[in-house]
Amino acid sequence: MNKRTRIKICGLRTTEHVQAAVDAGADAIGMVFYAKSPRAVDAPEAASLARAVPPYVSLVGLFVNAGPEEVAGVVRQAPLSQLQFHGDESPQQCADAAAAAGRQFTRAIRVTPDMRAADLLKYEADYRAASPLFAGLLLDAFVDGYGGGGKVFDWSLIPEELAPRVVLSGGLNAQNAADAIRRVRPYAVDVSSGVEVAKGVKDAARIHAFIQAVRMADLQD
Ligand SMILES: O=C(O)c1ccccc1NCC(=O)[C@H](O)[C@H](O)COP(=O)(O)O
Repeated sequence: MNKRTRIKICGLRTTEHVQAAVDAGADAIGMVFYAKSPRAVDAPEAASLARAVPPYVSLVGLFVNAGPEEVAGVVRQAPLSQLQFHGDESPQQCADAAAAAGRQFTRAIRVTPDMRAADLLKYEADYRAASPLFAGLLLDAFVDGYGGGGKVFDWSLIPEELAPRVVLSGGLNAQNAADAIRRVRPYAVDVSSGVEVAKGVKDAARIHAFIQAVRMADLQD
């Protein structure tokens, strides 16, 4: 049976692009609640964008070093299905923010060249031990500014046993998605820069092409 790699399109901030991602078949939409990001949205904007998100498509909120009150405050205003922590949060800080918001969370790990398979497995074990709301790791490349940098990391660092549970991100696009899926076999892929025409500016055709590339790769599996 063919595998179905889940797809998250991240950093959306217009209804047109949320609609494009949904129409193309995205499983999840990501919105960035980090004021320093060129992709930032606030809670009222997210609530408005969420009207274009139909049932069974997840809406994921990204946070960088936000406390429990801030995260819970966003969740009270915008219908986030899941959280994604991208800053320097410890396992306990993620656990506390997720508990305050009452949502599952994904922990983004920015992979550096010196990390080893054992480090990634330990991250997973530590976050899992800290909270029943931990849903899994998202692996991204290390970049200044915490994320959304469009940079690929060395996929061979991902342990084979972890791959079926991870969200792979960092520099993915329609051109390298099939290679990433064939080599890593992740649970899901996540893209932001690779579906943009300029930093923070999404493009409907690129969103469509990325999702098509993932679906084609799944068929060839
Ligand atoms: O997108 C941002 O500007 C951002 C800022 C701070 C933390 C995380 C941020 N984005 C994370 C993502 O969009 C994705 O999870 C992932 O890193 C995608 O990265 P890429 O496709 O390489 O742009």
